[in-house]
Amino acid sequence: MKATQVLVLNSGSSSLKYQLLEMADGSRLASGLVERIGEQGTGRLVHTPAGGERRERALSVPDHAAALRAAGEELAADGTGLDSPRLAAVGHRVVHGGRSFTEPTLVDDRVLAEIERLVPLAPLHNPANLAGIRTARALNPELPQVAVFDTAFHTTIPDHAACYAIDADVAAAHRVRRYGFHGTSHAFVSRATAALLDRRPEEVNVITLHLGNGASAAAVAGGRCVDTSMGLTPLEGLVMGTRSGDVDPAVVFHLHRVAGMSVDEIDELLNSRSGLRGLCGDNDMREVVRRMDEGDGRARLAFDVYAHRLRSYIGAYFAVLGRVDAVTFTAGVGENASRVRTAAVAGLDALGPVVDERLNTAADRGPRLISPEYARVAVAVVPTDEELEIATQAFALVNA
Ligand SMILES: Nc1ncnc2c1ncn2[C@@H]1O[C@H](COP(=O)(O)OP(=O)(O)O)[C@@H](O)[C@H]1O
Ligand SMILES: CC(=O)OP(=O)(O)O
Ligand SMILES: [Mg+2]
Repeated sequence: MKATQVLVLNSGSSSLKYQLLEMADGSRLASGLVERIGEQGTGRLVHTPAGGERRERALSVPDHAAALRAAGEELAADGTGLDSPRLAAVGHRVVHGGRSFTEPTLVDDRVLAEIERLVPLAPLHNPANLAGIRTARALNPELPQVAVFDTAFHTTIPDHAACYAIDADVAAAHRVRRYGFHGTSHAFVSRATAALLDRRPEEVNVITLHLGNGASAAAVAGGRCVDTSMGLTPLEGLVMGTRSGDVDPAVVFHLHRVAGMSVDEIDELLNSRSGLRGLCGDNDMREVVRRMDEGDGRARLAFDVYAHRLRSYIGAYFAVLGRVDAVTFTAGVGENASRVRTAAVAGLDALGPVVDERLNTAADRGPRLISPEYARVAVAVVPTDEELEIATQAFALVNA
């Protein structure tokens, strides 16, 4: 039997998303989500086999290993467990690959050690990714495990955009530079935008806006990334659900010296109690918009800060790219929140992007243009599919 299936694991800080894909036709055989990993007894698993009944159950998931074992049981119940002879590989999303990994990589002990070494640069993400790889390996040691890095697509960013203006020796000694994240999504979405415009990726310049829990913008010139808003870690740039994005670095010194907060406390503040949640108490954009519409001033301010930052980055990337063919929205907020899209390009008419509100608020789901015919710069919504992209890259590698 030819092995043509790939299981993709996307381990986030507190969740595990997985998909089983049939690479012969790109179809989805199963998908699932384990949520609230590490939280006391409130875990939840949702598993959906293609064409089958969605199964949901509460369970205790102390860590990522337990989450993957539970997912493995669900897959096994459908006859597609990790020991299935049809499985060609497991593809893992790994958030931080530093400068070591620019391509999808077959995991061995050396690769694991390098991902481990990068943990201090992505403390919320790399440990979860490592746990996923180690558990999958333990469940089936024979199966190739392929790591696909969020940072890989950004390795083409030129030094003038990747270097921070700090002491060059200190930066080099401690590998301080812009790495960028969500690369798999920016790559997928910028290519899909070219297709939507009926052009080849090499011909178009696109600003991609990945707005999920984490959020980042990228400037993509002819298929190559030339700038992005996340930096050394996934904390820099846009306002996110719980992360601050850009702040004056002196905020850290100030909170340490004047408010007496420790570095760890400030880290937790900026990563987990900031962004939309910090500004108004809610990190879910649906709640923010709902409250704003009820006249809640804090929610209004949170939305406005979010939109203002987004607009600033779009404007900056017009300057970086020179010529822009499209501005593309993706991920949970970008794909669903029409209000965010409207606010993000409001007032940018002089630069070219315009939103047609009828198209923007239509109930369509697939890749689509939401700008009027006459717009000099297209505005697009493209659902991201990091899992399909990871599976495609992993399958290509094991068949090479
Ligand atoms: N209909 C919607 N309107 C506004 N925001 C939405 C909607 N659906 C989802 N979201 C937002 O999308 C976010 C999750 O995006 P997603 O891309 O799934 O995140 P991640 O992959 O980073 O976990 C949620 O926090 C929520 O704020
Ligand atoms: C890198 C990053 O921020 O990822 P996520 O959006 O999945 O948290
Ligand atoms: Mg995501």
